[in-house]
Amino acid sequence: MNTDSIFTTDLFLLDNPNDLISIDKWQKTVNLLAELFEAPAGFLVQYTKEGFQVTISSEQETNPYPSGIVIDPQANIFCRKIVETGEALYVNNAMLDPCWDTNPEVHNDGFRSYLGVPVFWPCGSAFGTFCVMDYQETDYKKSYIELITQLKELLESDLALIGSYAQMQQLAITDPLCNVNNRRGFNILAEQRIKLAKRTGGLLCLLYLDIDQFKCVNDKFGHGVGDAVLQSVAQVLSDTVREADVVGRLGGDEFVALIALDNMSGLANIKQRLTDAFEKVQNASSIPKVTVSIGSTFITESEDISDLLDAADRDMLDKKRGLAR
Ligand SMILES: Nc1nc2c(ncn2[C@@H]2O[C@H](COP(=O)(O)OP(=O)(O)OP(=O)(O)O)[C@@H](O)[C@H]2O)c(=O)[nH]1
Repeated sequence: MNTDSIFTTDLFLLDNPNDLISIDKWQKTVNLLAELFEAPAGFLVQYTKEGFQVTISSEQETNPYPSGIVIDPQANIFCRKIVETGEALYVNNAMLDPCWDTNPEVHNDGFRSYLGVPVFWPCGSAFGTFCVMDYQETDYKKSYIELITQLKELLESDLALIGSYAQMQQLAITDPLCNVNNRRGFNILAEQRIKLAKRTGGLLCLLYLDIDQFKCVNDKFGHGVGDAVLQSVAQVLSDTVREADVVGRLGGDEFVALIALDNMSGLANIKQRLTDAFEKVQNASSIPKVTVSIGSTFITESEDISDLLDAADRDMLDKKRGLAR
């Protein structure tokens, strides 16, 4: 599973704190780094499109950059080089290399030496850097690079924890066969969407879909083919509604979608689009042809999600009986 899609790596952690991260522990690690290197400044820096944010800054009077400051993403700072290359960087005397002529850390703040290593999110994308800076030229031994690498692995293990937790949360709300929300996930997301629509006055409609005579598909072609039919229904439903709409599989051959509509007459249109899309996909593939009964209900102020599901289910059953007649 791609953790990139599960948790956000493009927002600053300081602005979006995560309960799994102990900033206190990270602070101690950065302080320890500066102490072990006898350096006047040590940092954990996060990179996003917005720039480089000092997430943690060693607590020393000699350190000019406090936690929270954001440096322009285009600035020619040492950390930028690490994010661009994905590799450790050791500059023992920046005055000797013209590539740092425009580095504000060197020319505005007087730093001469930098040692930093890349820090990665569990998905492999760059979180940022873990680094020390010194106002004097340095001559760090190889073992120092091993030391900073060991310390940054402590930070990465916390980032991995965020990844595993997000992955577990995702698994708990996802239907493994059809890769859409399961009942729990659908209810959580639908409730959020309904609350939002009540505040903004948007029109929402709940669709309830049930495959007709699905048992016969299993009986005639086997469960593997039945599974493929379920997957294709989930795919068509997800592809037909908007990305912001919520799709779920309640279980068996029952699917739901909470969709935003511009007006009530849009409902007939979306049902027709769904019916056409199911037919088109089935004509183009080798899976058995099935029809789908679609019930619906508009969202009203008073009802909760289980009442709404009941109402849409009843409407679907009415449609199915009409179909049987
Ligand atoms: N292949 C497959 N079948 C499933 C799965 N979950 C439930 N089913 C089957 O889906 C069928 C649903 O049958 P019913 O609820 O009787 O519905 P139906 O045959 O579609 O009949 P109507 O709803 O009246 O049209 C049952 O045979 C279940 O065994 C699954 O994950 N995979």
